[in-house]
Amino acid sequence: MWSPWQRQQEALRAQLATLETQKQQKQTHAATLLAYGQRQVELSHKHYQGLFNASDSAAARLAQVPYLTLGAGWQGGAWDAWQPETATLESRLRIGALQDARAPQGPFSVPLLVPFIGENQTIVLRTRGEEGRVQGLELLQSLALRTALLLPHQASYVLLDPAGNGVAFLVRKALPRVVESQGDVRRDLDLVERNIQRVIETYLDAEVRSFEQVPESTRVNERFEFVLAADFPNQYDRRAVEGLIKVGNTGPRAGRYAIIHHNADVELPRDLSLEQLENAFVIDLGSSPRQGFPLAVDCTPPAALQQTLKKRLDEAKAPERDLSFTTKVGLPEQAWWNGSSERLIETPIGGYGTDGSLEAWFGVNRDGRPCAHGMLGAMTGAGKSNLYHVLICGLAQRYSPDELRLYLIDGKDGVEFQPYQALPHAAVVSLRSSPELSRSVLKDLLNEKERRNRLFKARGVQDFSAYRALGEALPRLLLLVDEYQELFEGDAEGEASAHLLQLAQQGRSVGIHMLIASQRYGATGMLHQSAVFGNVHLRMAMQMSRADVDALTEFGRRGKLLIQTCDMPGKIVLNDRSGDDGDGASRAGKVSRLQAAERDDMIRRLSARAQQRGLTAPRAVVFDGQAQPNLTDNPQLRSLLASVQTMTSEGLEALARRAEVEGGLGLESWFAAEQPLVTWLGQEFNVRGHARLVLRRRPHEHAMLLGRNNPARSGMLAALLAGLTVNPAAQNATVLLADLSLPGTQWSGALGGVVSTVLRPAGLQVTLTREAEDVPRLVQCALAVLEERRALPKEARGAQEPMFLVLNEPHEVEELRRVQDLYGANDSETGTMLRRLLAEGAQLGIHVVLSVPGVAQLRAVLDERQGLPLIKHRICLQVSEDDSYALTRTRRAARLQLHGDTPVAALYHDPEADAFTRFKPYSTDSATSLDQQFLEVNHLRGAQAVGA
Ligand SMILES: Nc1ncnc2c1ncn2[C@@H]1O[C@H](COP(=O)(O)OP(=O)(O)OP(=O)(O)O)[C@@H](O)[C@H]1O
Repeated sequence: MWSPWQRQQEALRAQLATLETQKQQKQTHAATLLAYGQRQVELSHKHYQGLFNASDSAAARLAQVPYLTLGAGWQGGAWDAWQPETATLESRLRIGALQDARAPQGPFSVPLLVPFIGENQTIVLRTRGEEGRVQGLELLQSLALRTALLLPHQASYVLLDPAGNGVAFLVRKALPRVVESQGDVRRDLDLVERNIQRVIETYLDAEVRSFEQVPESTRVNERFEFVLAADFPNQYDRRAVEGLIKVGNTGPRAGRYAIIHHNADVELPRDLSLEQLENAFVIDLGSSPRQGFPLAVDCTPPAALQQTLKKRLDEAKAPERDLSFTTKVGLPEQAWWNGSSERLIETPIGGYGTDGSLEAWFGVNRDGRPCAHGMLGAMTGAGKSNLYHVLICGLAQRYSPDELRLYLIDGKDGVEFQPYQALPHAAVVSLRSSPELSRSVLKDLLNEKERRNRLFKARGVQDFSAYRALGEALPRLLLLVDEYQELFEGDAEGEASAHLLQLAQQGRSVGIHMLIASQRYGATGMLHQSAVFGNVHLRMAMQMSRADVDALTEFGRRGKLLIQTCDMPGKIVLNDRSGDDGDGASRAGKVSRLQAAERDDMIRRLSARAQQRGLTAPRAVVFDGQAQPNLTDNPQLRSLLASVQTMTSEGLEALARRAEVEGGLGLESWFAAEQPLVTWLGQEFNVRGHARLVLRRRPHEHAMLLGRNNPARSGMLAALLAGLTVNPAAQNATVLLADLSLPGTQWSGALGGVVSTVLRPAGLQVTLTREAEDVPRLVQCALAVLEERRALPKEARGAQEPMFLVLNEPHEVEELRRVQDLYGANDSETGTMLRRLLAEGAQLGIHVVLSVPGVAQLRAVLDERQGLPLIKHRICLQVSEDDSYALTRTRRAARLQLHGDTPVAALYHDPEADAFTRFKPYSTDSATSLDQQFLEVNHLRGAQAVGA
């Protein structure tokens, strides 16, 4: 019976409570307003007092920070001393000053301020008449510059002026970052709307309700954006007006503010009104004086001041969010190498939003989604190199070299990957790579793919993960190609495209992944582009040119809009779903920053770790397209040096006949019984190949080095001798060496160096002379050995140690020179002996090596028709056409430097395969001095000797 009364009572109570809450809210609000008003009074009071009472200097002080940005006009020199560091985020913006002409000490003024950051208001400057319009446009520009000064490195601009085609914004040049117009107001506003949506989605939530509340350390990666509309609504079509109202209503929360110059003389399209702006602060510039004070509206600052301020803005250091490698990507050392690459390799590379992590990965993820390959588009200066470093170091910390190996290929001008020569994960590091060389790496990986498929087949499995699941060891391979478009240069046969396609389609299943990078996605001359990109699941884009973004088909519309927001180094859009345009598929964020010193230190620590753990992964193949190679970078030589103390002739035979990809020498015709000796001359123009020389106990197995490039010829000869020491059969060899190169030259020490640092310490018997008159004795000595060996029974001959007679510049030896008589030239006495050695020595293990500048010098000691054919191995540097023909029966050796002087190239004719090999010879001009290299060769042997 009582219940209806009770219910009514309860309802009334609830109503009372609501009213009470409202009352309290209103009181709080009123208190805030009162406090605000009091503060304003206080400020104005101080300001007035200063102006009335103070001397000039006190007035000047008043005009300083923090009053400066808030209140100072452009005139009067107040801005001359302005520095960006003093700028603070302010909630008021000056539009002019209220002036009082009645003041006793002459006219004074009080700045008129309008709401700004944090007030979430759109500013509308309303004008009438032509004079008013001009005034409004001046003020609009003044506001543009003011916002830039209040927010150094944090402001960007969208300038709308459809009626004047941009002429309203003469201040444009002084603004730090103006978003390029798309030529259509509606489209420009579309982009702003996308950004509003992105910022809201990325940064705002129940706690952080407005962009300026985002912590500054996060916000520095973004910018405030000011949409300045001139002469609105003149020539703004209906959709543009709607767009602007929408931006005005939704933008401020996302740090996107509209400042509209409203020309009230022009009518808005029907049904549209600025009343639809929900939070506009409208100021009528032509209205009557406020509280009796007329308003003097600010004009655009003078050009000179604009320039000065812009310069200071540009020079100011940008604040940086702490997205350091250590915090975002790096792992503590005890957590290194815990990752297994069985299913995938992955690493964070940076962050997005407030605390999201951007991940790059290859393989198959936990959802069973594949990511075979990656692509990066980035213009110069966008932060591409830094991204490589973060990615490489991030992966190298997570996976041991047994889990992951890297192939790093720089473009023609690139040396970005240089520091990774020492990284234990590096399989190939190629700097300044020619297109030909880069293509050879693709080929190399295809061979590796075949090899892996054979391994899988042998174990009855289909792919990498299944093979690894059997407990087998096999690393994933990641190929990074910078400037990948160069692959297609001069590739008439389409080899690069074909290789790339095969790797793209079949690489993942064998654990081979690629990350290719360029300024833009597509490449001229590339075939099967869509088939290749169909397998590129990880798509990344940093700052790119407008035209390149427009041309992108690898991202959808939303992705492309995000890419347009990449406006400073390190900003990136990452999509690991083949460019899918769905919600959240493309993420805009920033790559962590890895400083060079930190990176180099990390490489050192990773390398030390590999050594400590005794990891035996072969050393990286290093190739520098422009430099001469280092002997010590030759992995074949290194691995043989490492085992020379324990190696037998039979062991070497097995190793020599094994395929190169299996760590052998790939010399199928190696028979220990022939006592072959291997050595090296340089590096081929591909990452694997090393120009080798094999001397066997067969007729005419002698060598001749020929060419005017003395550093290369001497370096090659010295390296050839050093390389011989890896042969077990050469451990007790005799070397008779006459070095008649000009003393004091930069290359003249090469042979002396190899003798003292490598040959003698390795136990070889060396006789070295620099005197021409000693040469006949050396030749006699060799001939005496020849006679001795000839006298031995055939079976005993094989056991004789090898002997090398090495003559550098033999034409300098008078006794060797051929003698002219009435009937022509004849061999000298010593020359005759030399010819016998050439004819009969090699079968008995006596090999002659001659080194001369040209064929003329050779002819001085040897008869071209009878002597020359006795030398089988001919190695030429660039020579004349005649010399080339005389030595190779082709013009090849005259065309070695057709593309320039560097790198120095050489040609070797392999008599076994009847093939020509073009290669880069070792030289005294290499990056690491030869002396240094010889010390390392010695050390490599010595280190092993101790361990053995
Ligand atoms: N993630 C990042 N965070 C902050 N600053 C960065 C970032 N990445 C790059 N930078 C800055 O940009 C500069 C250029 O970066 P980087 O050398 O990586 O660019 P790049 O695209 O490789 O340029 P280039 O093609 O000219 O070599 C760097 O010196 C650095 O100051």
